[in-house]
Amino acid sequence: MASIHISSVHKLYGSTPAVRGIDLIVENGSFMVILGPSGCGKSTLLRMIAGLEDITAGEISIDGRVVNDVEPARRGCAMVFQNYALYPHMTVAQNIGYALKVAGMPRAERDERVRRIAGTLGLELLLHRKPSELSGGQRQRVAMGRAMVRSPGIFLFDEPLSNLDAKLRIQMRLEIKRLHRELRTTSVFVTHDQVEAMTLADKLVVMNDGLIEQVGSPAEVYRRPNSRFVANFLGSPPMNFLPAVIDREGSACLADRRMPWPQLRWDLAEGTAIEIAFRPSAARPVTGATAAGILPFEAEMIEDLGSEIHLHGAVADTIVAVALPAGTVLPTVPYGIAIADEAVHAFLAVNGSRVDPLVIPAIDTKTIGADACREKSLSSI
Ligand SMILES: Nc1ncnc2c1ncn2[C@@H]1O[C@H](COP(=O)(O)OP(=O)(O)OP(=O)(O)O)[C@@H](O)[C@H]1O
Repeated sequence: MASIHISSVHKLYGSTPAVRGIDLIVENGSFMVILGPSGCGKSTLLRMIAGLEDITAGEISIDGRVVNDVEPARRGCAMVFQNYALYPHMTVAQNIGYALKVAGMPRAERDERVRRIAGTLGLELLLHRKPSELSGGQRQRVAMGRAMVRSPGIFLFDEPLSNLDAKLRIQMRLEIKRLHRELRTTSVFVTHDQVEAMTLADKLVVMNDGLIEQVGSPAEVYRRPNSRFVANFLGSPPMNFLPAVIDREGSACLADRRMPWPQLRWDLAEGTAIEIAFRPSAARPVTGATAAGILPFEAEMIEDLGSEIHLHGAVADTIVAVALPAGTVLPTVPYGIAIADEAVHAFLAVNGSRVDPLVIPAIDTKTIGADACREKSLSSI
C-alpha cells in the first residue's frame, strides 16, 4: 500500500491545457474514483501518476518520494487498461506471470504465485488458454491478475470496464470491490460512469475541464453538490434547475413570481440571479397547488420504467422531470409537485457555485441512499 500526493499539477499538450492545477491526496489503502465527462483530463492525470506522461508543472509524490522523474516501472504502480493490453501469443498463465519472469523469479515460485492469483480471480481452469479464447470479462480478469501479480502498492484503473456488456460490468465491478476489500491496495479508478463511481469509491473526485470540481464521499457529493456542474452531472434523470431571483427578504422568487419556499432565505443582494434545483426523486405529486413547497405541474409525458415512473412536465415554463416509485398512483385531478425545504439546492447563475440558505434544513437521508443507488436509472445516461 502507498499514498499519493498530487500538488499543483499541470499538463499542457503543446499549448492546450489538459490538466490545469490539481491538488489531491490519495490515502493509503483507499479507493479513489475520478469521474468526469470525456476530455476533462482524468486519464491524463492517471497517466501522470503512472509515469506514462510527463508533468508540465507541479509535483507527484508516492509515499513521500517525489516521482516526477522516476520511470514508470519504479513507481510501484500497476495499471489496468480499458483494452486489457494482453500479449496475444501468451497463455493466461504466461500473461499473468510475465512480469515475474522478467524480474527473474524462479519457475516454481512463479507458478505458485500465478496459481494463487488465478484462484483469487476464478481463472484456475483457463490458465492454458490464449486471450483470443476468452470472453471480455475473462480477459479483464487476466489483466487484473497481471496487475496484481507483483503486489504493487498502487492500482491504477483506466476505464477498465467500459468494453464489457452491462451484465459483465456489474459482475466485474463487484469483483473489483471484493478484491479491494481483501487486498486494501491503494487504488485510483478513472471512469465516466457514475454508477461505477458511486458504488466503488471511498472518495469521489469530480473533474471538469482540467480542474477538480469536488472531492468527497459519494454520498456527500451527491447530497451536497458544490457546483451546478456536479449537481447536473450526478444523478439520472439529472437535477431540475429553475431560474429564480432573490427578493427583498432574501427569498427565491421563480419566473412565475411564486416564492414556494418562504422559510428559505439567502444572504444575497436583492435581484441576484440564482437557480433553484431539486432532484427528480425529491418531488412528490400533491393535489392543491397553493401551500408552501408546492409547484404547479402538468405532466406532458409519463414513462413507466417498471422499477419507477418518470414524469416530464413544465414548472413555470421550465421542463422538469419527476421520478416516482413504481406503482405510484397519480391523482386524477390537477396536481402540483411538492419539494421539501431540505431538498432544495441553489446555485449562483453567474458562476454556478453553490449557495446555501442562512438556515440549512436537515437532509432527509432516507431518500438519498435509495436514489443514489438506483442502478437502472443511473446507468441509463
Ligand atoms: N497525446 C495527446 N496530445 C494532445 N492532446 C491530448 C493528448 N492526450 C489527451 N489530449 C487532450 O487532453 C484533454 C484531456 O484528455 P484525457 O484523455 O485526459 O481526457 P479524459 O477525461 O480521460 O477523456 P476520455 O474519458 O474521453 O478518455 C483532451 O482535450 C484531449 O484531447
